[in-house]
Amino acid sequence: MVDRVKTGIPGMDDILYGGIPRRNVVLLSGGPGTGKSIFSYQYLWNGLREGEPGVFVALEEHPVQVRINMAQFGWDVREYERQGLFAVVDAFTSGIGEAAKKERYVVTDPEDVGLLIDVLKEAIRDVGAKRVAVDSVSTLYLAKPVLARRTVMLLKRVLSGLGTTSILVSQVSVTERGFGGPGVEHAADGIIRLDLDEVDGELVRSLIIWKMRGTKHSMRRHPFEITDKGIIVYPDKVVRIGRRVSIE
Ligand SMILES: Nc1ncnc2c1ncn2[C@@H]1O[C@H](COP(=O)(O)OP(=O)(O)OP(=O)(O)O)[C@@H](O)[C@H]1O
Repeated sequence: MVDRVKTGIPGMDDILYGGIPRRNVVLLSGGPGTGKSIFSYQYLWNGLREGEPGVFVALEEHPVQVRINMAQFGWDVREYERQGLFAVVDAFTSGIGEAAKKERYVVTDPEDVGLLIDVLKEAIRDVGAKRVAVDSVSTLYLAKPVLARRTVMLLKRVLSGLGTTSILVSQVSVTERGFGGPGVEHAADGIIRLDLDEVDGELVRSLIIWKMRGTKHSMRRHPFEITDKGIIVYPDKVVRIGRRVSIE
């Protein structure tokens, strides 16, 4: 029996044949606006509801904004933070500004991956995290692509070593077919790709599990929606993207 972590995202665990194998480090890749942040929030929130503490590493947005974004879906993490079951690692502000002074886990130099890992380790230990999301890991090596694999391997060792099951958000450009570069793609235990395609003047959302070590998974491209309650995946439907899109 594979020990799995349920994402709790409707439909997602069906196509994962039960959930993400525990300790896997999953690359969640996709272009702009495809739903990567929302997927990460929902994954962490569902963990909290299941008694699994979590850590969110904010590299792209102010921690205050992260809490607001989550609350918009009804996922208010503040009470869990007060109880020491959830933490936001601030790798965004460098400690600058009044709001940043209230943050507990601040990476004073987000360019310094070693420092980020030290703060992340502390947060994971403090809350007893079982789930971690890093949004986004691309930010860590955008200026230094040669360090991409090394950075992801470092993170993987820490995240998996401390027993967490993690999501690393990977940003790719609209036209890019890959998931974030060869070094990163091979290092990750799993790859889930979110897509947004314009077909006949309409944007269609779909996702595909490209790989997931330790389990069988759906090999199909499934449609999904983003609603006021978060993401819903349709395991029984398939999207074919060619000259025409069809959802069957
Ligand atoms: N309440 C909502 N209902 C429906 N769709 C929503 C809602 N809130 C946000 N969205 C959609 O989600 C998108 C943003 O998702 P998200 O922030 O997760 O994207 P992302 O993949 O992280 O993007 P980026 O890499 O640009 O940060 C918006 O562009 C919008 O289309």
